[in-house]
Amino acid sequence: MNIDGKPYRTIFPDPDGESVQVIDQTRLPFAFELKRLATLDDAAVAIRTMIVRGAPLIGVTAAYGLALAMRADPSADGIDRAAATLAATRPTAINLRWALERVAANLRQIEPHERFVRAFAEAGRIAEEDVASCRAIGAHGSRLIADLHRAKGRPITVLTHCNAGWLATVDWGTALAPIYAAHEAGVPVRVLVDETRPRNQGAALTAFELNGHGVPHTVISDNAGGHLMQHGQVDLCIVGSDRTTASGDVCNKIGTYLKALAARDTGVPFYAALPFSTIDWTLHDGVKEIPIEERDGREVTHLTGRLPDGGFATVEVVSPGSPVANPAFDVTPARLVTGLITERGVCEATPEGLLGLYPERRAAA
Ligand SMILES: CSC[C@@H](O)[C@@H](O)C(=O)COP(=O)(O)O
Repeated sequence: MNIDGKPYRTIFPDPDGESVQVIDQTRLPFAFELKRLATLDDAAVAIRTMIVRGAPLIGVTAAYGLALAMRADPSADGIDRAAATLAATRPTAINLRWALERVAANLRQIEPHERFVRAFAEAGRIAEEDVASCRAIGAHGSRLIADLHRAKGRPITVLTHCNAGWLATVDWGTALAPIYAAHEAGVPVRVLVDETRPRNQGAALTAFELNGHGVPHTVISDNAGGHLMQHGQVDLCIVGSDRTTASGDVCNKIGTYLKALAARDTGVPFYAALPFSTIDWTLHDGVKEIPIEERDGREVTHLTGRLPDGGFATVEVVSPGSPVANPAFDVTPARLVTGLITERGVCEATPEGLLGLYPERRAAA
């Protein structure tokens, strides 16, 4: 997607052919900076510190990280050690493990001296597939928005949580892809953007993206969504997913579950948009089984922002000494999800719904 009229992806090979460039998302929306990742450590740090974030993008970054590790140590132990280091960076998004397993399985079949080139190419293929998946999610999801527009005869308001836009993927996004596709097709659509405390991915990243593409939007505090739904100001919710169980439970940024509850109470359709790489076919009960990342309490106690003089400052906002907790994700049970928007189409959030779109999984199920 575009930044100042120039098309970018969130991650792309450096012209040197031996490293990758990423957009440093810790600097957005106030500064646009690229960062070069040349080693396993660079990739692990980028994922852990959220220079890159969003389930599909951390999967692709991990794949490139494993490739970069092969330059230093292409042995079988090297594969295992690098995969373990990368897998430990963030526990919730399944794309990370999925991408590492795919690249590692590929590497084990070839000689060590071939491993860097093969892994780098495989990471590139994963990135291309992600772009294609997100584009298809956009096409399928935009039909939902267009149908609602036809039925209601007025512009459609979509509420979204966190950032599941192109910055969370390689391009296009998941939850925002249908909005971009509808906007480009001339369907009048506006977005209510949850700020998404504690890290403010909505206020900082989703708003930045939508600004860049001229999509009308309004940033709201995290607590406003339920009220706006009660007053008929939300037509549809679309969120992303970091891990989706085989039964259709959706794990996404903390606070998503509360939006789904409010949506159910007020009759607002609630969709999750996700590529196949986000589905964990081994899990059936998201609340019990999905590991939830617990992040540093400092994200709750402190806020960083821009000062009037253009400088940056971090300020404390919690009564000093109070204990804090910072679970980063929650699970929305399938019963609260109207449907799943995938690259293969839209399905019910049920085992049958998912298997209908992915019949090749029937044997394993
Ligand atoms: C397309 S992305 C889906 C999710 O990864 C997204 O909604 C989200 O929760 C991102 O969390 P983050 O902690 O910023 O990586």
